[in-house]
Amino acid sequence: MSLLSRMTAPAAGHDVARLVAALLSEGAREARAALPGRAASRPSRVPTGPTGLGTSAARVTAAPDPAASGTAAPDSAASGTAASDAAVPELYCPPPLRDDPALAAEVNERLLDWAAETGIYVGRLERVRATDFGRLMMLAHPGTDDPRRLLAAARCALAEWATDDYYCDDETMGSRPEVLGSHLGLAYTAMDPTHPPLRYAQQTDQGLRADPVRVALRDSFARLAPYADRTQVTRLRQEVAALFVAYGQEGAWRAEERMPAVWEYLAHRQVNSFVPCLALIDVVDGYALTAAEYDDPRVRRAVSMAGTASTLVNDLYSMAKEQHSAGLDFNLPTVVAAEERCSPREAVERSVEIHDELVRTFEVEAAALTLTGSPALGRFLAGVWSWLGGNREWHGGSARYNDASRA
Ligand SMILES: CC(C)=CCC/C(C)=C(\C)COP(=O)(O)OP(=O)(O)O
Repeated sequence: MSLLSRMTAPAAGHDVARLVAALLSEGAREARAALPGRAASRPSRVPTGPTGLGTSAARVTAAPDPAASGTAAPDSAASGTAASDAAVPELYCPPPLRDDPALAAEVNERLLDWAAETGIYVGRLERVRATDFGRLMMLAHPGTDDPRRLLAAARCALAEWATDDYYCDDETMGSRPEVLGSHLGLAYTAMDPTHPPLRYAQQTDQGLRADPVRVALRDSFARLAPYADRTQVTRLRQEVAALFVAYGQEGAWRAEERMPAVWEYLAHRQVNSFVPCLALIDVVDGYALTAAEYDDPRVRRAVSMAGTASTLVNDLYSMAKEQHSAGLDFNLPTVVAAEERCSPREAVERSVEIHDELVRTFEVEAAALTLTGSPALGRFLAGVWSWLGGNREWHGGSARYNDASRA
């Protein structure tokens, strides 16, 4: 049975399906060509197929490719030895396109220096080091070998993570639902400066410097500027502002001690998601997707689905960590189990099905958009696909999710 005929996602017409299959086959060849030791910085098209042992039958078959023999991408499921890998069933997800530990370490160390400068995670920097955001950037952005560009994206991600940890869901770092709104309101002004009357300028500036999360957010945007044009910065700010709205939504559930419905949680997880990371794919790789293409509803749909899927990966891998949390924590399996009154294992399986449907739909729709859109759009969507693979690989190995004592 071919991959396309297995899909539970909204079906494409036969003509589109044939185009997609052809495109993905080409993508598979290009992805292999981009493996370490080959033309690594060449943009790849959307590759295809799930990872892991026993999944080859589910892959779209490409014509035999002599270049493929004897070289395999780091196979996420096969290589995953971490504890969380054992608990998370196999996901429909591409493999990471490269593994370059030296590059990851360089980005991680520079990120640690920057975190120390800003004051975020003071006293917890060893945990941040072990979390290894440098590795996430290296795995998820295989389109560049430039540590400065990876670092620019890493700073933004760490500042967004710090906002979550400090303000939203880590009581040991001071998060409290009753002050979440006031914290997020000021955090927004770190990305989009206010223009106070002169007599309040000094206080406003002091206020921004008084809190390490605000410092980190402001500095991460400032240091992104050399790599991003104005539309790309505006795009990121818009995505992070939406992220903050969803942080507030989660805080409200916590304050109410209410478990959301599954549909409501999924709507939330599309926004409280890694979309801000996806928004930087072209910046990191050194080209610009136009605002018109980024905002095209068809592109937005595909990217949003990928964003949700990548965040459901986080939900699946962070379940163990969240069990240790003092407050109410939300992840899809927990929400599914509450609504469907099923066992945790069944809830995990249903969550995996939801994840897989989103990835498959992204795969088909991104391939069709690649055919009809600009070269930059094709490159961007291939970048999203690579990001999915790197993200899963990182979650499977990061100490943040694989060592509860570090959480
Ligand atoms: C990098 C980025 C955009 C982060 C913001 C959103 C975020 C922290 C997640 C999507 C991860 O979700 P969660 O709050 O569950 O994170 P942890 O499991 O605590 O890492």
